[in-house]
Amino acid sequence: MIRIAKVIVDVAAYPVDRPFDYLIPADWHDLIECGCRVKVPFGPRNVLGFVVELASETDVPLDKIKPITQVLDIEPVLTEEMLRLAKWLKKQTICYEIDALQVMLPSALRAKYEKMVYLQAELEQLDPSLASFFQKSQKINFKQFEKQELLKELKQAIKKGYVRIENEVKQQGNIKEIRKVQIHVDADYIDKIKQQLSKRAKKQIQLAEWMQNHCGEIFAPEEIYEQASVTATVLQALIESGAAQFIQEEVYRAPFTKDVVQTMALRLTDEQDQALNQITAAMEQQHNETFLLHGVTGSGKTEVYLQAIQQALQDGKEAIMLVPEISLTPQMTERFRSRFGELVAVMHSGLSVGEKYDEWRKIQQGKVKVVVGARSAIFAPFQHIGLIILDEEHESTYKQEDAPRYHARDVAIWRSEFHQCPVILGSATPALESFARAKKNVYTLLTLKDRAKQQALPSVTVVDMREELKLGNRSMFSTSLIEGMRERLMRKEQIVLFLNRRGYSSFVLCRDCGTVVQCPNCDISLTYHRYNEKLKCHYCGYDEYVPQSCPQCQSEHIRFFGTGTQKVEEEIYKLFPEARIVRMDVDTTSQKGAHEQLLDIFGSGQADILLGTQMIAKGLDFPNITLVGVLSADTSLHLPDYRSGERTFQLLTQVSGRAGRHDLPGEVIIQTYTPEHYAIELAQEQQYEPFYLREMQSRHQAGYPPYYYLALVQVSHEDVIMAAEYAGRVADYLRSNLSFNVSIIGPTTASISRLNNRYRYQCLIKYKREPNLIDTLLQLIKIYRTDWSKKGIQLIVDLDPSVI
Ligand SMILES: Nc1ncnc2c1ncn2[C@@H]1O[C@H](COP(=O)(O)OP(=O)(O)OP(=O)(O)O)[C@@H](O)[C@H]1O
Ligand SMILES: [Zn+2]
Ligand SMILES: [Zn+2]
Repeated sequence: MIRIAKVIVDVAAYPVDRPFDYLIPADWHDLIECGCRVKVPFGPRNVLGFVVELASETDVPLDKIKPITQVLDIEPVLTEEMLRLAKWLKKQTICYEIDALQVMLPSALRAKYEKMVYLQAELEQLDPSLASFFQKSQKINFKQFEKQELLKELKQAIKKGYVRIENEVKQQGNIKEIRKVQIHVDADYIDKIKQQLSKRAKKQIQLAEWMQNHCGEIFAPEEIYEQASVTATVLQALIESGAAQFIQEEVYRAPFTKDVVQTMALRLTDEQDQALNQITAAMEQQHNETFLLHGVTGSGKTEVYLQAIQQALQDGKEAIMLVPEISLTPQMTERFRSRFGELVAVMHSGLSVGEKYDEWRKIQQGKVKVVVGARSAIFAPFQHIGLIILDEEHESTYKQEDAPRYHARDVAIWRSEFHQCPVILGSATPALESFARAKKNVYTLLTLKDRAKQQALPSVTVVDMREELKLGNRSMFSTSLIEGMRERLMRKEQIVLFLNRRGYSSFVLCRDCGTVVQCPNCDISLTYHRYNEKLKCHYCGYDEYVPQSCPQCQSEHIRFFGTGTQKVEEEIYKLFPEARIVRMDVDTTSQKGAHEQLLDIFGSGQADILLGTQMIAKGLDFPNITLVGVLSADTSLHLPDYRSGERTFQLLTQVSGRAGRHDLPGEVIIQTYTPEHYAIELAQEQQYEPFYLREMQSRHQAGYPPYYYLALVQVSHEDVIMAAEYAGRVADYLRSNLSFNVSIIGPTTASISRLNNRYRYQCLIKYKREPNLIDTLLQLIKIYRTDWSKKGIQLIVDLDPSVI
């Protein structure tokens, strides 16, 4: 009988995206499973591929079909669920299936690594052909077995648990191991050794007796020194005599640096209790219900998550807890670790490749039950998920901006259907789409109207900075903010100052000719970094030293302009020389662990003012903060994003919510040049629903989501004429293939019209119902892949664009 593997190959430029058939050599029949990675010949090369299906027949003539050349995994790295999910992602986001498969794996599995086989049992238990390898060492390179064609035997041994396989990332450090001591399993054997000892070796006899009471157990050497009160030499002597042996035990690199204190479930408020009951009811009925947990800041949403997860664990299930990258503060992860201890894995971009891989493996091997992580943790390889939570569900970081352009919320809902479990979307300021769905009963709305300890929401004042200027105040602080700060400093309470830097950065400007120093590769101004006097492009990474004179007119009146956090810090020192300030921005937090240290300093009361950007807007829960100042509310209002009003409202509400969360009452001062904008007016009221209604109205008028769907097709090329021409072809193609109900805007230049030396044009598609859309886009992509790509065009399709 022939055996065929259908393989998705890693050639993402190929016009057709489908599995290809390969012959499984007879020797590997029992070896290869779905979800394993293999190497297969494709054209002149050998490429990586994923086995997605096994079959016993093929349409390819048998003399043409090529065999698989190499087996990379003899245990699948992807489950059946993941293979299905990849198919769905491919359709949902229009991406190559290979991209969807790769995104689910930790990057360590994509990097260069060495596969090692570890002995897990007694040598005698192994098949003799394998045993010979392990005479000298506990771990052997997989390649050795491959060379000797012993993969079948190896797989048997894995099934029996005699050996295990680990991938060791080459560059990023290997699996960490520590040396431990295992006492011999047989007490009589130890006794025999004891008899042979010299009567004068009292310490050795003492240790041998101790060992007889601990047969087969494993200890760290230090534990033995202590418990048996012997020295290292004594232990060494007994190990040499065979009463015990050294073994290597794997330790996971610990991404946690601090110990935590165990916390218990709090007594819930009535509102929390009601919310929790509905969620646990869905868990009990194994119902894939999606809840929108809408709770004001400080209402105790996190406590609801914790107790719902607890329930999932009690049912023997696992839970995924997603948080936006920026709110993966140590404070947040600590709350989960203090409740669930070692059962928690954490995944975020601050971990090294090796650490991420370790966390992933703990999940895959079932050693942990809860993962707290950013977007990609939605692919955690749990197999019995009982609950999925997205905190701050409105956050834009849940959408990936590279292929596959997926939204974690959609993946969460897909997985909840697969596992028949509920999803909680939580926020104080839900995404408009989510709230609209809750109103239509697509999601179940759960509401927490009050703060958990019944504190009032902080009082919010909006200050018109134009008026301040008229009154002669040219500083970046309004009179009322200065007063508020003075008071807090006197009372030894804490202050948070928030600099809204979305779409805004400090740049270098020539006062004489108005030139702003631009990135040579991108159509965007360079950002000034004071600590190294450099200008940097945040899109392509280009950097240069600040020029001494204007590159256009040679004037020397060229200088840094705009309000960065460093500038604010200096201004505060002028006003309050005694104030102790912690500044948190990209510059001060680039070092590993810096984030945590800075928050520790502030949290422990060693600083009065926490000054920062977006990264301080969320998740912080410090009792002594009584004043929040927003220095510039407007900067996020004028971005080329139809959600800019919504984003501004969300940000202001979030940051305001940091004040007065415990016993002391909170105050918020928002400085703005456009106090009349509804996003700012309504943020002052701190009422979500009026904002929702107002924003829905303007989306309706402008024809934006949730009333219409959007799709974006973007074309780029190094040559501006080529980019424009092919964008024109895209527009023509769409207009002649889509129905009249669809409006196609463009081609227009993209909001950043040149990026990394490529000119960018785009077409925006607005539609309500267009059954033909996906097929049309797929056809367009096929034309691009077969023809346009050869001319240097790059085309991307985004079915849920945010920046337009
Ligand atoms: N039932 C409760 N009893 C007493 N204190 C509670 C209770 N629930 C939550 N808290 C406390 O109230 C504070 C706010 O709760 P939590 O941080 O969970 O709110 P949240 O809704 O997640 O906040 P945000 O969205 O603003 O980050 C925390 O200090 C928390 O320990
Ligand atoms: Zn100039
Ligand atoms: Zn650039």
